Amino acid sequence: MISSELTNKNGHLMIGGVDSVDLASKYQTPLVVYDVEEIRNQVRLFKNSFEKSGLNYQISYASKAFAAVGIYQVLNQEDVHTDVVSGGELFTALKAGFPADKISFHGNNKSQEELEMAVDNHVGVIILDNFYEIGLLEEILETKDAKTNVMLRLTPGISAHTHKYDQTGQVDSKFGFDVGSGQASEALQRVLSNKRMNLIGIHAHIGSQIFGVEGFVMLVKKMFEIAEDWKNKFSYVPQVINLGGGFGISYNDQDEAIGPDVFIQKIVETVKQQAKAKDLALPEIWIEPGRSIVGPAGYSLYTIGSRKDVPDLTSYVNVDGGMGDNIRPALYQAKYEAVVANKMDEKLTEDVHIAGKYCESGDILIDHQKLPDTKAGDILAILDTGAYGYSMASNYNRNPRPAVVFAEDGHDKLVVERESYEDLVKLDRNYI
Ligand SMILES: Cc1ncc(COP(=O)(O)O)c(C=O)c1O
Ligand SMILES: N[C@@H](CCCC[NH3+])C(=O)O
Repeated sequence: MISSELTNKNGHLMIGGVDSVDLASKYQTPLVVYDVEEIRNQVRLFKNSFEKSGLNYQISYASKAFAAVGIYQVLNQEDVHTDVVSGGELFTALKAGFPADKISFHGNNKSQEELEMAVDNHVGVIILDNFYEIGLLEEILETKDAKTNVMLRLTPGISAHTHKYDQTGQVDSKFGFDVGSGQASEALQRVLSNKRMNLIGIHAHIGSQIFGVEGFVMLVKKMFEIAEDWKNKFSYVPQVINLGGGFGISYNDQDEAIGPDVFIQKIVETVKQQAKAKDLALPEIWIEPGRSIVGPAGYSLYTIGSRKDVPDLTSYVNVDGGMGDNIRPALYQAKYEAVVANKMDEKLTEDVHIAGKYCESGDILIDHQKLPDTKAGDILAILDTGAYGYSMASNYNRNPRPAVVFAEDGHDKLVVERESYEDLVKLDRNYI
């Protein structure tokens, strides 16, 4: 939701102290704008909650939510870690000057090249996902006469209450070593027997856009159950327990998100109880928030163009972007809210569909949105699009991807250029 202090005297939406209508005119639309202070504030909220607890912790930003040189630089300034899930994300983070030893490398099918890149660049930790990967890494380390930190990603058998595509912790998942069947302890023994791998801890991620603390409480209990079992059977005690990300945010007034502090308080409380009950030393707790760091800080600005009124039924207000820059409504039935950035003070007079420009009936960005009277040329701002919007963008219909701008303290800076038509054909080669 938009608070009134985000509207200036001209009735325009302000982002990071900058008039969004000016941004739309300066950089054109569609445009993704981040309020950088809001990103910093979210990181600090997570940090402060941990600081109060006295636990050792680490926040590792899940950069799949939004990966670009600029965001890695901001997060490095905020002194957190980051996780990457591909050679491309790793390359971008390194290019941004992000310290390699603060990078965790995830993925259920990392290639040989990606693992070599991780080893050559001395990333902080490789999070092992399956036996094939253990084999690949064993060979790479042997060939390169190298060593690396690793963690084991476990599938704890916990289903988060969220969209099916956003669940990752259930037994039937493509990620991680299954705990119940003994796969996880087999992986543990294999890694412990390899002198080139330093197993710093265990990891699990139960899903994304989670609203309740119960899943995390169950996860902490499960991780301590595993730790106790492994201490007894294999004399192994994890120094780090990584609980993944998934902290939900509010996209609309039906979403009841709880703040980072509530999640962290409950996690910390359960960790302390469990460590005491199981007589285990307090581990370092790592989390991997993605959406909650960048989601609320992002705005998608579009220019309103054509309109279709279906007599006695409904109206479509069409914008100059759509599923190519935000696939989430089409893919997950995600529900966003929008405002007209140049008419913030005007009365809402109608309820319309906000449609994109892509050649798909499913390219509807918002199913029902109350708007003031609009005309072509007005600037529509969809709120909270900072996570998994630009990062999942495509060139469908050969539409160039939008530019990305950071706004902070009344200043704006272009951090990702708009793709040009030339960019679109840059990789094409003649056949004839
Ligand atoms: C391993 C892992 N960590 C962290 C995240 C980030 O999740 P979110 O953006 O919901 O915080 C994901 C994505 O779901 C993930 O797969
Ligand atoms: N892309 C998903 C979340 C990422 C899941 C990553 N494991 C979304 O937009 O909700």
